[in-house]
Amino acid sequence: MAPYARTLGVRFTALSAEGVDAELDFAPELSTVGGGLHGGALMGLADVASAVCAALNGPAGAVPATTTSTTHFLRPVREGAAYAKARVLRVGRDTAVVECDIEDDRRQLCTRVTQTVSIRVPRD
Ligand SMILES: CC(C)(COP(=O)(O)OP(=O)(O)OC[C@H]1O[C@@H](n2cnc3c(N)ncnc32)[C@H](O)[C@@H]1OP(=O)(O)O)[C@@H](O)C(=O)NCCC(=O)NCCSC(=O)Cc1ccccc1
Repeated sequence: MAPYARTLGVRFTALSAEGVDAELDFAPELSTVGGGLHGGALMGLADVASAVCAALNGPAGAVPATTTSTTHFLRPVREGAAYAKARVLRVGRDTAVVECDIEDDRRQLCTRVTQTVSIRVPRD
């Protein structure tokens, strides 16, 4: 797991090439002025899930590196946890395009993120 993911408090609940599920508990320290989870925390959760999903669809030893990210914050996550589901839309030779939806405790769609992730094997 990336050190950032551990620091943020992300938990993985499903890990396969078909999809990666991950969770982040609501915490006041991760919230913004309106009381919901900060956008950076939600984007961090989505990126962690999407990057792992991309890597699982890449060649053996591929290291993910996000190159573009588009986020729609549709409603705030104010309590409980944020539940991320990352799914690959397309895998190419060097990149994967991944969509990640984040829901709240009531299973309402709160955030949708689409990312392009490089999945290259490091040169040595
Ligand atoms: C309020 C609005 C922006 C627009 O809403 P509309 O399109 O007009 O739609 P609608 O009116 O139907 O409301 C839908 C839902 O919105 C909520 N809600 C609405 N009004 C209020 C209100 N007065 N007060 C409180 N909540 C209100 C409510 O849940 C409602 O659902 P409900 O009616 O209860 O079923 C909404 O889309 C939203 O809150 N999005 C999430 C924004 C968010 O969390 N951003 C991340 C944090 S920012 C950040 O960290 C920056 C950053 C970013 C990136 C990196 C670094 C930093």
